[in-house]
Amino acid sequence: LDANFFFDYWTDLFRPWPLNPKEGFVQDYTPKHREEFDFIVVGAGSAGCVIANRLTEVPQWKVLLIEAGGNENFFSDVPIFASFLSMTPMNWGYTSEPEPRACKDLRGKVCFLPRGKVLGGSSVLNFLIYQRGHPEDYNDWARMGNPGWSYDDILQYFKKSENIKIDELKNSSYHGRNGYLDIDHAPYKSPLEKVFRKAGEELGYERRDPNGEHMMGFSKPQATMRNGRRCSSSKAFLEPVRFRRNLKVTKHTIVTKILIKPQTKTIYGVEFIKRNKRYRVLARREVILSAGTIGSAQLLMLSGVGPTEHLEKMGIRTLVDLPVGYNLQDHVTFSGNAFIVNDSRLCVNDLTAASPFSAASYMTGKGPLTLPGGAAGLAFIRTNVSNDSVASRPDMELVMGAGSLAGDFIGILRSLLGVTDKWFWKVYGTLPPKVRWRTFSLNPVLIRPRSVGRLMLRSSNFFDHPRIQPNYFSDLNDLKAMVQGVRMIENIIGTKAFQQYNTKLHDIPFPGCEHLIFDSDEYWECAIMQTSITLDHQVGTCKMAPTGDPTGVVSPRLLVHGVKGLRIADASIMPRIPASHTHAPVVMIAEKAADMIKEDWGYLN
Ligand SMILES: Cc1cc2nc3c(=O)[nH]c(=O)nc-3n(C[C@H](O)[C@H](O)[C@H](O)COP(=O)(O)OP(=O)(O)OC[C@H]3O[C@@H](n4cnc5c(N)ncnc54)[C@H](O)[C@@H]3O)c2cc1C
Repeated sequence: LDANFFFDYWTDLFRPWPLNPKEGFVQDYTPKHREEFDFIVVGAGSAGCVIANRLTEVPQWKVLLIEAGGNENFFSDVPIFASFLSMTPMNWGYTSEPEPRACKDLRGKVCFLPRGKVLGGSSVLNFLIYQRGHPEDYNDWARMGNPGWSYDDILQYFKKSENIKIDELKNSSYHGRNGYLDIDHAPYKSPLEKVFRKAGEELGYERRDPNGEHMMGFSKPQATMRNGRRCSSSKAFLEPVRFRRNLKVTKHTIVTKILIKPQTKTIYGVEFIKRNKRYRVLARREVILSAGTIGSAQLLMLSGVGPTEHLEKMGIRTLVDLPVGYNLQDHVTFSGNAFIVNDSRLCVNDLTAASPFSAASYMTGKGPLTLPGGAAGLAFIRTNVSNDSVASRPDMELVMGAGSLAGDFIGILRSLLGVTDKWFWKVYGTLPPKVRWRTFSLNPVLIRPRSVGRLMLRSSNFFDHPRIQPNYFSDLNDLKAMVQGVRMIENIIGTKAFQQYNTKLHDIPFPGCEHLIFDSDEYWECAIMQTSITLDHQVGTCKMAPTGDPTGVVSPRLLVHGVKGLRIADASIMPRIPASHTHAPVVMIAEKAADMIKEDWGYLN
């Protein structure tokens, strides 16, 4: 019996009855040693599930999808529990190296970098927010020498994957209606939503579809959601095709190496470990790496594809010298602040989430538990430190949470963010519990960062987590932009809409910044560096760039330069991080990758 059988059963039990035939348990398959497949896909995350689905549309192609984790479960379906999942074995549990300008006062003085280890990958841990970015993000990719990646080229793939459920957007030319991935608003209407929207209007911002014609403005988050439950990549793309005979899925299986013939630099399979046994499986056509920004870069380097100097230090023979691991980019946020209102009915903190009333309404697909990661509003704005020549592209996102860190009675949010109990009690301990209950958050997210990091191996052993240096705020303009984000939030809080609830910032200074004048720019710079937190959007370690560009790892057709039969399709290929959350762009990349594979093997013209 699969060790996860118990949770599989629960998942089906708590999904709406009668069960949607598109959803259900994906059978585990253990390949035979040296079994052959046409395609081997490594990683069943946001991208891998899409690739496996699209490739098995060709009946004569036999596809193996390999995933290190197991199944989703009842808890991972609940949108507001997103932060809880990072405390479970569904998270690989990576952390950064100590950062000079970030995460300075978090647990272990490092940044927590959760990544999904489960069917669906990080789309199971994520906060469900569906954002595509600005058209110029993709035009930039094309301008960097990557034909086929301009916005006009890729919009069709966003639409192909999407099944838009939001009534007012069903006729929009920017949205798709026939895809696998359900996009919806949370059915729960937080009372803060209206206040936020009105505040935006007071400041001259319109309510917008940020995935439509104009990105800048205020909106209710669009989410990867079906009937108030998470619609992960696995639920969307894998479960509906789980009975295809040409698709095999092996779970709890860790790929440790890609097999490459040293003379011809041609791949012939992968090596993996399942239940303590080592296997090799063989690929007749291609191996597709969809192991994510951390996993794909790590596997490439362990297999001899990476920067020679670094691989030599790790005792690994270089087969192809490529700049793997460079170009790491991420979105960083600052979520330590809490805003106090005079009416607890406006907010959703963790005791509300834990109440039986919330649970009962969730069972009907409604209620506060359906808020995507607790988010009730988004705003895309431009700060005055942006030097972007594209005037319509924002450099800052503001995410309004219906609750706040101050209301984290149980400690789940603290664990996700890496905030220490000592810090928590010092900053929020003075607030009586009934006040903490009526708090919410409004966090700035740096969506056009200039700082770039790097990922390196720690050793030649797969099980040693890589060294990850995000280098947040290494470019000081990033820190300045974040302070501008805080100022913008202060403007929002100062509007009539928020002041009718006497909204005010909790003003106990953060430990380590008490010596600075509260609310000065220097104070906020300090506070941001103490408790900066990633939005978990790491991208770019296997950068897409044309042949001849020394920074490139994969070609615009996503083939690894200098290796035959190896493609990468996941967040790692992004040459520049889009001004958006990253799941939707990854799904788009995977849809396009699948079409390119079909074209290259003569199944699509
Ligand atoms: C906590 C959190 C919150 C986020 N919130 C949002 C959000 O609200 N909106 C949004 O758009 N994005 C969000 N993101 C980011 C988004 O989910 C990711 O960018 C996206 O899922 C990355 O997709 P991927 O396919 O590149 O990698 P992943 O989805 O991480 O998939 C990689 C898969 O490969 C598997 N794998 C890795 N190595 C191996 C190996 N050696 N052997 C076998 N399997 C392996 C992993 O287990 C995993 O399943 C969030 C991410 C996290 C972690």
